[in-house]
Amino acid sequence: MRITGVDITPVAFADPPLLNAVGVHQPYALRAIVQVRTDSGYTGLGETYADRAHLERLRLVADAVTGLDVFALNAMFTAAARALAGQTGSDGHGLTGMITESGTVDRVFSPFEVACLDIQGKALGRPVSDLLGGAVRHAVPFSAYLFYKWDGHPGSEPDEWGAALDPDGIVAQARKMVDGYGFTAIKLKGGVFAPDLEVEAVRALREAFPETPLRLDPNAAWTPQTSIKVAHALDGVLEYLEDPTPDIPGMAEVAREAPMPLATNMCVVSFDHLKPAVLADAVGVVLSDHHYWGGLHRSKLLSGICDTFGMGLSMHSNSHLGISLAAMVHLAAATPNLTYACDTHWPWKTEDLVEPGVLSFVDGSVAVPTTPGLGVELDTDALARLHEQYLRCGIRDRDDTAYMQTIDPTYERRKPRW
Ligand SMILES: O=C([O-])[C@@H](O)[C@@H](O)[C@H](O)[C@@H](O)C(=O)[O-]
Ligand SMILES: [Mg+2]
Repeated sequence: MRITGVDITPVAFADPPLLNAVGVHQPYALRAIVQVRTDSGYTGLGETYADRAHLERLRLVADAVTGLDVFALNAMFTAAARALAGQTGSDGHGLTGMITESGTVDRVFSPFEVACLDIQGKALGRPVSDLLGGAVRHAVPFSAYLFYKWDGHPGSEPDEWGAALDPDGIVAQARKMVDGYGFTAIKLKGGVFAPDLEVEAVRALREAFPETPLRLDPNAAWTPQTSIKVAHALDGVLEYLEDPTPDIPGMAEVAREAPMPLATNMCVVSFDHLKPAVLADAVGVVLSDHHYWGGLHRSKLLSGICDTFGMGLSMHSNSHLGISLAAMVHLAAATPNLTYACDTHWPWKTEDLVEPGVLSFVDGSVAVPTTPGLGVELDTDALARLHEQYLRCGIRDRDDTAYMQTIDPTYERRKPRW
C-alpha cells in the first residue's frame, strides 16, 4: 500500500477570547488537515498546527513520504528527518516551550504517522488502538479546561460562556462545563491575574467541587520563588501544579519545595529534554501530546520512559478538532500508565469537520471507537467551509500577544511576569 499523494488543507474555526499568560486567543484557531492517499484506495486522516512555517515543513515531508509503504513508518520517519535536516521550528506564541531540531521533526512527522495508522487500521479492519497494543480502557476520561475570558471578542456578540474574570465567574464556568460534559477533573489556565487571585479562584473551585481533582497551569508566568509560595498556599488542594516557572532548572528548584507533583508541557517537550529533566528531578508528571511527540508510536515510547523513571503521564491539548480527538482517545486507551484525565479544549469550539456522533462525552469520558482506523469520517463540505474561513480570516500564525496588543497597546509579554 504505497502513498500516492498527500493533501494538506489549512482550516480556521471560531475560538472564544480565552486569556492566558501571553495574551488572548484570536477569533479563529488554525489547524491543518492532512489526508494521505494510497494506491489501495484507502485514505488516512491526520490533524496538526497550521502556522505558515509548519505548513511549509508539512509540504516538504509530504513529498518525502510519497511512494513509501504505509506500514514503513521507520523509513517514513527517516525520510521526514532528512527532508527537514537543519530546521528548527520556533514557538512563536510562547506556550509550548523550547523546540529543538529533533522536536521539529517529531512535530511535522506526527500527522503523517496518524494518517498511516488510520489507513493500516482500515485495511486490517481494526481500530488504531489495536495497532498500539490494544485498548486497556473502553473510555478515556478528560478534564474540564477552564479559562479566564471576556464575554466575547471585542466588537462581537457575547458567546454562550459569558465572562469569567474572578472566582465566581470561574466557578460558574466550571459548573456549566461539568454539567454539560460530566468531567471528573478540573484544570484552570492561569498566568492571567496576580497569583493571589488565581489561588483564590482555585480555593473557590475546591469549595464548589470538594472531591474533584484540580490543576492550575500558569504557563511559566511565575518566578521559582512565587511558584513555591503558590505551591504551599495550595497544599492539599491541587493534584498537580503545571509549569509554574520556566525551564528545567527553575522547575527543579520549585519541585524540591512543592508539596504536590509538578507537571509540564513546556520544559519537557521533546526526547532531548528527558535526560536533563530526569537528572534534575524537575517534573513529576509529563503531559504527552502526540502532535509534538512524533505521533502515536513515539508517544508510547515516551510513556515507557516515564514509566521507567517513575514519572506520571497526563495529556496536553491545544485548540483542536475531531481528528485530533480521535487520535488522542486511541492513544490514551492504549497507554496503560496514562492515569490522569486528559486535557481537551473540545468544549470551546462550535465547529468541526468530522461526521458527528462518534466522539461524544459521557460522564467526562469519550468511548474508544471500535470501527476500523481512527473511526472518524471527514465531512468534506465542512472541510471546504473551514478552509474558506481560513482564507477569509487573514490569520496565518497563532499570536495571542499581538491580538491582545490590538486591544490593549500597553500589553507586554513577560516570562516570568510575577
Ligand atoms: O490555548 C491556550 O491558551 C493554552 O495555554 C495552550 O496554548 C497551552 O499550550 C496548553 O493548553 C497548556 O496546557 O499549556
Ligand atoms: Mg500546560
